[in-house]
Amino acid sequence: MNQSSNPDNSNDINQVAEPNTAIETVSQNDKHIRIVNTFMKRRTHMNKNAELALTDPEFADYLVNNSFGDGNLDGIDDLRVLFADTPNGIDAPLTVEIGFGLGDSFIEMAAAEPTRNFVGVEVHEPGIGKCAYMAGTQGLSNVKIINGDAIQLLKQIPENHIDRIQLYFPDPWQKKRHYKRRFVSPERMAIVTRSLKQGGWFHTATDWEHYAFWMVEVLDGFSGLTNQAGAGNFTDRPDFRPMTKFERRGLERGHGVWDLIYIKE
Ligand SMILES: C[S@@+](CC[C@H](N)C(=O)[O-])C[C@H]1O[C@@H](n2cnc3c(N)ncnc32)[C@H](O)[C@@H]1O
Repeated sequence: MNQSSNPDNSNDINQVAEPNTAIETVSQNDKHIRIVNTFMKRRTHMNKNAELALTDPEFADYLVNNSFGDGNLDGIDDLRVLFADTPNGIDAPLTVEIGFGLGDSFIEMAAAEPTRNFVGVEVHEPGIGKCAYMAGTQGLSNVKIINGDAIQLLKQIPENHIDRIQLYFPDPWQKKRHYKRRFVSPERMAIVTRSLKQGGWFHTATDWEHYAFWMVEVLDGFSGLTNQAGAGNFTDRPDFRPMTKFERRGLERGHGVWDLIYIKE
C-alpha cells in the first residue's frame, strides 16, 4: 500500500483510525499481554452493494463468520472444509489472500482459476462486503471470505494446509516506531510458513521501497523458504497477478513495484 491507507498519513480524510485497534491488550492468567496488530481499523463509507452483500442471505455462503464488527474466528480451524459442499471440494489447490482490500484483484484471480479454491481474509468491513458482492454477482463457487486477523487465523489451522498465501501491498508502516507492525517479520513469517504445504508459495508485493528491501532481507534470512528468483533478487510481476488498487495508486505517485515469491522447502 502507499501513504493513503497508512495511518501515518493524516491527510486522508476518508479514513478515520479507531483508537486502540493497532495495539490490543488481552488478559490471560492475570497477566496483560500487548498484541501488536498489522492493521489499523478504518471507518470508510460502505456502499449500497457492499451493505447488501453483508445483510442479504443470497450472499451468506461467501461469508464464513460475522461480517460486522470485530471478526470472531472461534471454531475456524480448517479452511479446506469450507469448500466441502462446492464443486471443487476440499482437495482442490487452496490459495489464501491476506488483506484483499476491496477485493477486485482477488476476485479477478478467483474467476480466472475456477478449479482452485480461494479464501480471502480482511478486517475492513466495506471491503468484505464489496468482495462478497462481486463473488455473488459473478456466481463464483470457489470463494470464501473471513473477517478477522489473518495471523490469528493461521495460528489455529493445521500445519501444511495451504498451497499459496498471497499478501499484496500490505500496509508499509513507514515510521520506524511502527516497523513492528509490518506483516513481513520473522515472527509472523514463522506462522505463515507453518501453514503452507511443502512446495507451497508465499507471494508478496509492495510499492514501498524500504519495505521491499526489508522483506527480501527477512525472507532470505528465513530458513525453510527459498527465494524463487535467487537470494537478494526480486521477481517480475507474474501474469497471474492482476494489478491491485493500491498498486495502481502507488504507480500514479511514481512508486516502483517489487514482487517476491518464496517456496516452502
Ligand atoms: C494497503 S491495503 C492493500 C489492499 C489490497 N491488497 C490492494 O493491494 O489493493 C492492506 C490491507 O490489509 C489489511 N490487513 C492488514 N493486516 C491484516 C491482517 N492481519 N489480517 C487481515 N487483513 C489485514 C488491511 O485491512 C488493508 O485492507
